Amino acid sequence: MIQISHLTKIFNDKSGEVVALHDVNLEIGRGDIFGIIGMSGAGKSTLLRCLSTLEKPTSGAITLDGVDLATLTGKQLIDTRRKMGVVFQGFNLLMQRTVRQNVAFPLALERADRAGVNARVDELLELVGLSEKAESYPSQLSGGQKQRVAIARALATSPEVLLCDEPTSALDSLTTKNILELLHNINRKLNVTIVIITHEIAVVKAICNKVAVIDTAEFVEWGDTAEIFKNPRSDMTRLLLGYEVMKK
Ligand SMILES: Nc1ncnc2c1ncn2[C@@H]1O[C@H](COP(=O)(O)OP(=O)(O)OP(=O)(O)O)[C@@H](O)[C@H]1O
Repeated sequence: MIQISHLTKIFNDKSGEVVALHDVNLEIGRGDIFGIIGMSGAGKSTLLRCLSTLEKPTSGAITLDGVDLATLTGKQLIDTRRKMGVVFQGFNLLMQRTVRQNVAFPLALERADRAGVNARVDELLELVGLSEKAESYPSQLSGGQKQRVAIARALATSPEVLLCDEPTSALDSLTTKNILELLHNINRKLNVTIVIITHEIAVVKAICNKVAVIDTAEFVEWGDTAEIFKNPRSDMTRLLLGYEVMKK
């Protein structure tokens, strides 16, 4: 469903060119829970920003169901963005709005009728297990509850893909486990394809059926999680798995 072909992203800053992604190729299938793992600065967030159309590739292409994202403008771009929900590490909630208002936010343009929006929000809050917090403000919630609100909001427009940027790295291990279970349930119940950016091998092991390992702007290994972790070929995968890696 998502095809990344020869994707390169170069930033120009004061110190010169930074190659954040170099000739990246990847296929993400419908229904996958796809983990993208790598060290800090490897290019993970840049890839997610390119996938969510927040960043334009320098060269190469990303297609969603055969449509090149770079060719989209106006209504087509808005419609495609609605097919992709994004969940961030820092939750990105509107602090002055209630949980209900946060989840309703993406629906404001779509549905004029208040009753319809409220019914949809109730459904989403039930899905993430937060029905009783609808009238609370984000400051009254725990980190895990805030992330549940962010997930409900990302699902409001019934996206086909959920892009998650380090969704659990601000959370303790038990809360991480609960959030990963929730993402797994959403994948199964709603058949939403999930892409998770992470630096934590435990996250990939817990829920990803596919994984790609990124090392300084390039993918070094990708495929079925179980196979790759059983027989890692790249030094970066071995390092992430906690193996001793010989210096060359
Ligand atoms: N807007 C920008 N301008 C210049 N360089 C950038 C910009 N955004 C990212 N970079 C650089 O691109 C490289 C990849 O950054 P990116 O944020 O994608 O890495 P990451 O793997 O997500 O790291 P982390 O896990 O620490 O968030 C880094 O060298 C970073 O400094």
